[in-house]
Amino acid sequence: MADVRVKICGLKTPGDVEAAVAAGAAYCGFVFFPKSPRNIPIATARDLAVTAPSGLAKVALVVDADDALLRQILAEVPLDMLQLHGRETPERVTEIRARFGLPVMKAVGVATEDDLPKLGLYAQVADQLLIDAKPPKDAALPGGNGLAFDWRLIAGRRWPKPWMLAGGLTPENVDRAVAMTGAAQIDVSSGVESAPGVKDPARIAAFVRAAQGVESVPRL
Ligand SMILES: O=C(O)c1ccccc1N[C@@H]1O[C@H](COP(=O)(O)O)[C@@H](O)[C@H]1O
Repeated sequence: MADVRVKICGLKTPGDVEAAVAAGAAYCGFVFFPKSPRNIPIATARDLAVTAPSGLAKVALVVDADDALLRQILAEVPLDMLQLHGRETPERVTEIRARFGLPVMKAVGVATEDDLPKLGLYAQVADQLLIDAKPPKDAALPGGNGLAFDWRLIAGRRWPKPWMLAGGLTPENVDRAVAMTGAAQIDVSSGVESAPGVKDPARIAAFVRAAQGVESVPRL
């Protein structure tokens, strides 16, 4: 069985946290982006984070957040990592790492081969990479769109930092995604929902089972 660490993103209720823990997720994500159906108030994230087990890493997802918002989130929510899912430059990633003292995972959108150099660039400044599908030009959200990219683009490639695969993953396709890319970490949001922003415990369980059920993973 493959040792794949799973992040369930966009948790909003104690039941969502329970489902992620019961399924064996390694990370959970709280979304702080008002346009998202998964957005939650900082106080809700705090309540979820303080009651979740310490073994579940808590990640705050922000989009081009300024220092004031980051400071507010960090003052209230016990966190293990920041996920930057906007147009943050490498300089801004460096600044946030230095200023806030938490590991930073930078999301990079991939649609074609031309997007791959950005992964190398951000690998120099972030603690982790999140390799996601590039959102469509007219998308309201920079992620969480249930859109996959062509996994062959990253098959066999490696970066000097840990990385997570995301974008359009579901219980039905995650085994192929892991087998094809060799991902050791996987992130999902809309693929384990019954409606936008509504997590489905059965799909969360099926997702983690499928991600970890892959027999052999090509890790170079
Ligand atoms: O989940 C959201 O609502 C969201 C909002 C803004 C930026 C990113 C968001 N989610 C992240 O997007 C990817 C892919 O999600 P999906 O599985 O395709 O729905 C994932 O990393 C989420 O953390």
